[in-house]
Amino acid sequence: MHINISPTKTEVAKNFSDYLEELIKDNKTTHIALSGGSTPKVVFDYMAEHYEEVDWSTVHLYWGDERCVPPTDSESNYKITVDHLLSKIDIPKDNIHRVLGEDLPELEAGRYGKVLEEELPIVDNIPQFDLVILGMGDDGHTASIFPHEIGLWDSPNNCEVAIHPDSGQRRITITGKLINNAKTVVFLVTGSSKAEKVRSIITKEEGHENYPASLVAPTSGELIWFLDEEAAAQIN
Ligand SMILES: O=C1O[C@H](COP(=O)(O)O)[C@@H](O)[C@H](O)[C@H]1O
Repeated sequence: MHINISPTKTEVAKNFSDYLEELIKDNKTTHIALSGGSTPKVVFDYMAEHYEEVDWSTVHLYWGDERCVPPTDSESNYKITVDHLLSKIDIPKDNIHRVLGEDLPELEAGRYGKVLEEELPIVDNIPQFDLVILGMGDDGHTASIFPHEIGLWDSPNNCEVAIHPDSGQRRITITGKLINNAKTVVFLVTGSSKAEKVRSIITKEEGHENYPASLVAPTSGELIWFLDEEAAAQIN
């Protein structure tokens, strides 16, 4: 596990963007699962502004989780990506593999799971992302696997339907087997509200295994935490 701590959220965006640029610059097809949440927005803005010359033609984008809403809804993780990145870069439409949040959740979870099987290389019988980008909620959830449904992590399916514990909003999420089969998993976590869970998970405190984010442990890949100083405040 690597931990990369930056002074501010903007510097997290810069450091992660530099990392991503290195990953995609060799022109090999690169399959990346994106997340929603507050930190990716800043990363997308940074990339759109500073990485105009990146060749996106070999990059394929997917979503690790999506809210079950239309793609024009402000809650949609896809819409956030369009507004902050996709509308500003030159990437072929065929490289964008969105979750159809507007469709029937159970059917869409099955359909998207098949898309992943068709598009990604299969390694150890599981589709393999080059990179899975994750956030972590204040409650320790990651992708859309929340503590009250932590059992979804071990699902035999590629994707599941999840329910937000407070709003009841339905979500589609990839499951633990896909996350841990990735070549690299990156957590982008910023802000003081995350500090306690970051400490608990990284230092493996008692009870840490109750947080879905603590189950992220790539089988043969790499795990990198990109944190700002606020999120990392309790691990120093
Ligand atoms: O609901 C979600 O939240 C998590 C964490 O987001 P943050 O705003 O607390 O950083 C995110 O990873 C996930 O993709 C999103 O759907």
